[in-house]
Amino acid sequence: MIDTEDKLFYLESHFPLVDKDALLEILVVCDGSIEITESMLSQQFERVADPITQDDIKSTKLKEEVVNRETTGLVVDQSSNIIDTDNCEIVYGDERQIKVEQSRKRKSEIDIDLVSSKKMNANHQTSLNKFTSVHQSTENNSLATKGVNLATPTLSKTITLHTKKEIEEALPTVKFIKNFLPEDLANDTLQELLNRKALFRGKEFVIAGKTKRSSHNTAIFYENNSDGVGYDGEMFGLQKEKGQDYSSNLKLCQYLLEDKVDELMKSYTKHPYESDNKWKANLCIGNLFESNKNHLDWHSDKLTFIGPLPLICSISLGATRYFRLKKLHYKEGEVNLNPIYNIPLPHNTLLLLLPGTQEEYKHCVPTLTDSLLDQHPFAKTTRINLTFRMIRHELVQNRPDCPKCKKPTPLVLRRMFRKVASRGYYFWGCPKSFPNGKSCEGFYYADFSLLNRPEANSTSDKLMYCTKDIKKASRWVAENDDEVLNLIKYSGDDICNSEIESGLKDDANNDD
Ligand SMILES: O=C(O)CCC(=O)C(=O)O
Ligand SMILES: [Fe+2]
Repeated sequence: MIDTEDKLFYLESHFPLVDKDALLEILVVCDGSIEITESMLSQQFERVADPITQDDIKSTKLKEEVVNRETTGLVVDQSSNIIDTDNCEIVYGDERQIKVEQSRKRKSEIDIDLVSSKKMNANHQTSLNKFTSVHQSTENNSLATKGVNLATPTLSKTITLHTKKEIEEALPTVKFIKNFLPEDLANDTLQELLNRKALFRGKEFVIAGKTKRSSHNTAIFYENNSDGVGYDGEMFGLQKEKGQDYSSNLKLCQYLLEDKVDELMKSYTKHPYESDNKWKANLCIGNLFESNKNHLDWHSDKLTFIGPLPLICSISLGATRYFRLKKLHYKEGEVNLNPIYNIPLPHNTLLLLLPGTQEEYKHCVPTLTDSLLDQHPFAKTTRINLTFRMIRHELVQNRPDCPKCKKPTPLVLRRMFRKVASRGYYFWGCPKSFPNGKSCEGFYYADFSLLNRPEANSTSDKLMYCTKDIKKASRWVAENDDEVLNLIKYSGDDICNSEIESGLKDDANNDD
């Protein structure tokens, strides 16, 4: 399966001057077809033959632009809009943004990130910042005929949060704890994992006939690898990767985290979709960033194995890197109120991503400039991140197959967020995509009314958490999501099914 992140990775490397959000929106307009997106973009932008390397940059016009940005951090387009250079190209990516931030040194630590808020196809929100800088009349070109409007950019912000107070005030579903592990355990775990670097593998995917590799490497660890779940690296694109049992250091991390979560849960009321059981750190995904050039793209963590409203504990070891969070949706025209939050994560920091974080936010680890990277005494530029999660066995055992595919194809649990009318509904979508880039349309709405029933652990009823009836579908709406709450308040049950179905289609075609 090629997911959206992979498609974007490919498109970004061939169209480095086009903003990633814009690429995503065009991909949506093109129904997820990489071929159509590529041919459309090629009509307007120079296509870089292969993923950009420093040598490629030397030989293209891009060099000029990069040098320009290196010195000023900003580019001014013909219409005098400031064009932020964030995400401009895959090699330098977010590093430029950080440079911009550094050079501005604003008291408020707020810097400007240009994002265009656009209308496409009547309903799509799009952000097309680089388009304005790379010229083009919007008349009579194929993007325009697709409904893509390239004018009038608006501003959004990047806000760097340093202290616990700043972080937890801005992000109510995030907890930040410095020096979480005893110092020796943090250092020993880091050293152990550095010694076992070979366990960390790149995610590989084939796109347009070429094998690509993710920028950072991943390893999977389990509390008990032989628990019969048959859980593998499928969700991470690490085919046939069975993972390792926890080492004694990882077990100690697990116990400390479980105690911490236990303590936290005393003052917390669980939602019925969360597990009744005590939180268990029975799965750990390790991420290795050897240098400041390794990054992890925007994503929300997949829910298939960890269920709705998961709690994830993320421990950072080694070099300090930025972790970014951004809301998945914003009110039309209010992109400027949807900032990107930048959180520096020094060695031995614990970030707790509470229930709702995966549903409402996406996150990433951007590339960095050398000057901003706080090296670790012995890991130097290397950062290892450990994200501890709880596998929900009842979901794994009763995971549905696609009702459309002939060959049994396990579905993937996701939540709709793009359209207000459908936001919050969970659904099981088919991960299969066809050579033309279109996704299989097989799906069920998720019905969690039987979640947490003890019998679910010992059965394998593939329809246990499925329904085709929207009235039975499970939905979770954030308590501060006024758009959805108002719609429910004023239209009640009158929201027509066709709107929800259209929302589903929109979300199902985009698995970022
Ligand atoms: O490295 C990090 O801090 C984030 C890792 C992450 O997002 C993931 O494993 O899904
Ligand atoms: Fe993640």
